Amino acid sequence: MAAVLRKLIQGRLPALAGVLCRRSGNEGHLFLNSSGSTLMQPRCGYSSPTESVIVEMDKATGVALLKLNIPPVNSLSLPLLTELAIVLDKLEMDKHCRGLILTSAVPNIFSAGLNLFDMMDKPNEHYSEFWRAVQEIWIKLYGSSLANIAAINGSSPAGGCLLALCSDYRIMANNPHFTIGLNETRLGIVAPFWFKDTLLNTVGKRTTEISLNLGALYSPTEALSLHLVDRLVPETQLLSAATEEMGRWLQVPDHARQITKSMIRKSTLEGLLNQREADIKNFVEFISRDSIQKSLQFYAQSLQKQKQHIHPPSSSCRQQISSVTFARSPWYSLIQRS
Ligand SMILES: CCCC/C=C\CC(=O)SCCNC(=O)CCNC(=O)[C@H](O)C(C)(C)COP(=O)(O)OP(=O)(O)OC[C@H]1O[C@@H](n2cnc3c(N)ncnc32)[C@H](O)[C@@H]1OP(=O)(O)O
Repeated sequence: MAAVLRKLIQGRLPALAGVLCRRSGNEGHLFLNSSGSTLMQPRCGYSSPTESVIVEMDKATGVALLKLNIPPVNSLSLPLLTELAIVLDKLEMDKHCRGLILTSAVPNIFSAGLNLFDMMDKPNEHYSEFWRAVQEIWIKLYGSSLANIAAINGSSPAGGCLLALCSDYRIMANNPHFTIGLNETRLGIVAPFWFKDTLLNTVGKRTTEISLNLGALYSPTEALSLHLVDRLVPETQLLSAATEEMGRWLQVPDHARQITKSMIRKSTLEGLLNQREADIKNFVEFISRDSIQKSLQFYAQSLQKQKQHIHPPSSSCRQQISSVTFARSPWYSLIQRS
């Protein structure tokens, strides 16, 4: 455990590192950040300038309710990811904050996942910046020291599902019209190894194999049966259920819960932390391919024009994404390795 703590403090797991420093007796206002330098602790007040991330802090309980607020579908664009990262950092550094409930302010949608337009028809520099921001959110959420509960009040495909998977506990509104899952293959793209690992850690190998290969999206009832979510409640009771559940998590002393969480998630986090640049390079190489761009364009157009729910690309589009494309992809070999 001493080695784990040392690594944390050396900045291998930035979010948890900051908290372990401040929670283990630092009563003042100085903490170590991930690079070991000191930071002033900010006081309350987290509203993002554009209100795309709404934060309601309950000072009495130390629980922050964070609502994604980018209609129509809370797609995870570069600006939203950037704002979210700032908010998460502030909450992480607030010594009064112990828990985070993540939900959506947009009716019927938790998050539609990564913004398709950030992955289409852009220069490689943009893809690179975008992917770094996606990585950053995963590192901050999956490595968060806060007790983190997802109150999933709508559909949650792909990157939206990943956000929920980063939580410690997932409660979903029991509406049969909502779906959740990592559906990347249906778009002709491949979920990176750390998406796969996050799913694997939650639902186990066999369910991961089936879900990821098929790009399956599940109803709330199916998701519960696979342990993709932990509990279903009627929509009207979602926030009260999340708040009540948070009470259970906050009964545990913070340091004990944080060290335990770190033990369980550390190796998965390190999987990405140890190769962030290579992962970005692989993403850029993959997403900028003509065949992948065509597939994404087709998918985005079908969403826009027909206003349909998830469906696979047409057979003509599928032909462009041959198995050879994937076999030669560094993403493929990354998945093979991990
Ligand atoms: C190697 C790469 C690895 C990448 C890893 C992760 C990838 C991802 O996360 S990719 C994103 C995958 N997301 C999806 O497949 C979800 C797509 N969206 C939907 O299925 C539906 O929109 C949804 C069920 C979320 C909501 O349905 P509706 O309420 O019926 O809304 P609409 O479908 O009418 O959509 C409204 C509006 O939003 C646009 N939209 C939807 N999703 C996205 C998105 N992910 N990014 C950008 N824009 C999105 C949709 O086109 C509509 O636009 P307009 O027609 O202009 O109104």
